[in-house]
Amino acid sequence: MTQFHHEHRFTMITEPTDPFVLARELLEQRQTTEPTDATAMTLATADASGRPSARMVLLKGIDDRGFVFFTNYESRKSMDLAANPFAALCIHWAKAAEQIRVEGRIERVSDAESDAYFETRGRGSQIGAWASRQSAPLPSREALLDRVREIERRFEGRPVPRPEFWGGYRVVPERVEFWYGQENRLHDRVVYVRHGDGWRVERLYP
Ligand SMILES: Cc1cc2nc3c(=O)[nH]c(=O)nc-3n(C[C@H](O)[C@H](O)[C@H](O)COP(=O)(O)O)c2cc1C
Repeated sequence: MTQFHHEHRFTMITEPTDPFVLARELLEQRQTTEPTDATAMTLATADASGRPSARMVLLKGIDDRGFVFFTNYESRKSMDLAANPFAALCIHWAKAAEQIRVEGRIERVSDAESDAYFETRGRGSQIGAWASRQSAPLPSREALLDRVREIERRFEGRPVPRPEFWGGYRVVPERVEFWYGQENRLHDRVVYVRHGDGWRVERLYP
């Protein structure tokens, strides 16, 4: 059943001054209350001609600059981002009836940051990252499994290094919207828009 947790926000005089603080706080709560993976989010990109495409990725961090996910730097999404370095994210927490929308410029995270995250992945996922030419045509399932076996042999008995073609992106937002479901579709929408060095906070009609 949908739960409306955020009645109190109507009466709050001030929201947190920073959308990252609020997003981290909500994510932490939702990781314990949502029955499904609370870090799953939609990533929308557009190609050079402006045509959009969207897919799910996992949110791996919210720092004071933006929202981080990891992927293959030669994938379709990465080709889009090379041609058009803007992206949108959409997170939906169904049980809590909440949505976060993030829009902004994209940048690659540092090699050190990608290395650090890659090291935390299971060996199978590390090998999978090497094996997948993400978004390229795959002639057969067997071809993929052959590559996995070949890569297992290549790194046998030693740690799997991060492939150069795999790493993180950070969406550095211009705009972050928090949507809280409310009775009778009178939802609460709180938007942070970048304003100089800080943020302007406003509400929108639902
Ligand atoms: C719940 C979920 C989480 C996913 N997380 C990631 C992810 O973190 N990184 C990634 O590259 N692909 C992830 N995928 C796969 C992507 O949705 C997509 O198939 C893949 O990245 C290729 O997209 P592209 O061809 O548009 O580049 C995930 C899929 C699902 C359903």
